[in-house]
Formats: sequence, structure tokens, C-alpha cells
Amino acid sequence: MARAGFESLERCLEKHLPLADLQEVKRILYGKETRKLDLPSRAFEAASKGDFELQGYAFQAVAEQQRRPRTVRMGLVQNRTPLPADTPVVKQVTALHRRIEAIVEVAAMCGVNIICFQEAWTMPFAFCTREKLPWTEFAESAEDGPTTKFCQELARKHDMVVVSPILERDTEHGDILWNTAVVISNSGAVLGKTRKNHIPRVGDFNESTYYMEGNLGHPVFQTQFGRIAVNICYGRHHPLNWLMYSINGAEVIFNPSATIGVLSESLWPIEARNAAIANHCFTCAINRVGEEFFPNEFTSGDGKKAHRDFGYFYGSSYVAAPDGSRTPGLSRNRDGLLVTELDLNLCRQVNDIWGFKMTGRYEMYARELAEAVQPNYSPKIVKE
Ligand SMILES: NC(=O)NCCC(=O)O
Repeated sequence: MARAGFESLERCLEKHLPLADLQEVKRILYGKETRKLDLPSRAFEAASKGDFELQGYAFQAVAEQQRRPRTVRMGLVQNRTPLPADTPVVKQVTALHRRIEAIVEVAAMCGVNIICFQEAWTMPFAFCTREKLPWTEFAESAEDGPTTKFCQELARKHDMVVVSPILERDTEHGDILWNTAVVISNSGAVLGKTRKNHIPRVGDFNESTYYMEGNLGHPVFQTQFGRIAVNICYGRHHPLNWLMYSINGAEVIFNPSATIGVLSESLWPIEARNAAIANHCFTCAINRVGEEFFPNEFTSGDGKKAHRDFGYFYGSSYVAAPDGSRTPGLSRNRDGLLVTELDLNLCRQVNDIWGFKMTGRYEMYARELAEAVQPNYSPKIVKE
């Protein structure tokens, strides 16, 4: 059972373990220690006034002789939906814009260069209901919808790249919906968009009722602060999805998510972190927080009673580095901003040590996978 009151794994370990044991446990569970970032006190004051958590960590890379450090600051935002799901749509969206605006102000005080919000951040995660209205009314144009315009203003004001995962309404192609992340340059221009490649059909994640698998492949966005990609939520269970962003050159892959404790909490610390290790890149895992209740009861197809809540979104957003180190997670219960300082040179440094890009047998996998997806394929099982 996912318990709302349980604050975080880190707080629990810190509370109960003697210091010497704690250090060993952290070394094994979290890898090389991340340094606490010295963030401005006015940022902490603003976060406390705005009732959200602020944490900051820096990953270390070795100084090189021929390349300068490529130091960038990432901001990960996790939040509750501030208004009940039966509030009029525009009021809910506006309240979320105001909430995010306040958090982005603090990110700017902390020198954040690239910020990413949670999956479908402008709405409650209503796909559990399988109802269309009013939830499809949260969908917007990725190019010029109100949320993109709002994020463009934030980007220009704070000289910050904004990754904005929304429910997209594609008016150019039959008004259909997509689960999309819009990437907005720090200049304020829309750099492009990317779509969720893998749609869950698990538990109450009835998302294929609303949109299908993305058709934009694995784009990587060259920003002033490094090459970034977005692997939306359920895509994190698919190692090849992470791989393709990495093959296209991503140095940082964001994983904006919405997931609940009973389903995935034990997988959460592993998957994005493993992707950072396997692909020699940084990964940023973001999850929403709290409980969301819907006006009408729905069933989960599990023989249990109909209910109005989705389950507990456990937050716990974190960043993992190519050397396997990771930050502590944000809280399971509170809105939060996680600021991390990365030296992107670490990607190549770890690549040179471990050499997964060099030792990966991509041509062999490509050939065997091409065979395996043929209808007449039979698995190569050697029998006596
Ligand atoms: N939003 C989403 O894809 N959730 C699916 C559940 C999970 O991936 O943990």
C-alpha cells in the first residue's frame, strides 16, 4: 500500500541509521555523493512562502585540458493540481499557470537554464475515467495554445529553456489528441515538439482511449545549454526508447511522468537511473504529487468497487548521472523544485571509461530485431 504520510526514503534512512552506516548505505544506493548546491536564501524564503520544497545538488566531473566544463542547471518541477477536478477547465488551467509561474520564479533565482514540468501538467490525470468531456477540453495546440504562449513568456523573461508536457490538440490532422512535450528555447521560440511513444494499458492508465502512440520518433533538441530529449512517462519502461534518444545525441533525457505508488514506486528509482548508466547521459525523472478525485465513479477492471480517486502520485523526482550517481528524491508529499548542476562533459568521460557505445552490438540487434518482427519468425531456441 502506498502511504501518503511517508515522506521519503532518504528522510527515513537519515532518521533511523547511525551516521557511519548511513554513509555506506548511501554510497551503495546512490553512488558517488552529490554536493549540496549553495542556493540563494531568498530562493528558500520564496519556496517556503509558496509552500513548496526546494533542493539543489551538483554532480562532479573531472576537469579536462581541452574542453571547458559545460556546466548547466536543470530544474525539475513536481506539483499537485491546486483545484478540484470538477472546477471549470479554464480556472484549473489558470491556477496551474499561476502555481508554475511562482515555482519558475524561484528556479530563475537559482540560475536554472532548462526547466521541465510533469506530464500533462495543465490538467488532472483524468484518463482513468475514460470519459471525454470535460477532459478533452484541456487539450491545446502545441504551437500556439495558451499554455505554449505562457511558457514562451517564461522562457523569454528568465532566459530559460522550458519543457512543457501537455495534452495536444492537433488541428492540422483531424483535431486528434496526442500526449506531447513542447520544447521552448530560451529565446522564446518554439523549438519543436515530441510525443509519447508508448501508451500504457495498465491499471487505471486508460490513455489509449484518448490518444495513440507518438509518430515523431526520437527527436533531440539542440539548445544553448546542451542537447535534450523527452521520454514521456511510460516510455521509461522501454530501454530501446531511451537508447534511441541517446543514439540521436541526447545528453539529458527528461522523463515527465504521472504514476502511482501501488503500480510503480519500486521501479521508479531504478529505471531512469539505469537509463543514465546504460546510455552515458543524464536522466531527469519527474512525477506528480498527491491524490486526484473525479466527479464520477469509475472501475479499474479488477473486480473491486467503483471509486473516484486515481491512487497516490508519489512525487520523488530525481536526477541520475551517467556514472550511476543520483540525487536524493524530492518529497513524496509536497510540491517541489529540484535544482541540479551538471557538467555535460561527464557523458563523454563515462563513455570513455565504460564504452557502452563502442561495445554495443547495434548492427547485430538491428538485424535480429528486423527478423524477429516478421510474421513468419520463429524464435531461435536450441533444443536437444
Ligand atoms: N502516465 C503514464 O504513462 N503512466 C503509466 C504508469 C507508469 O508508467 O508507471
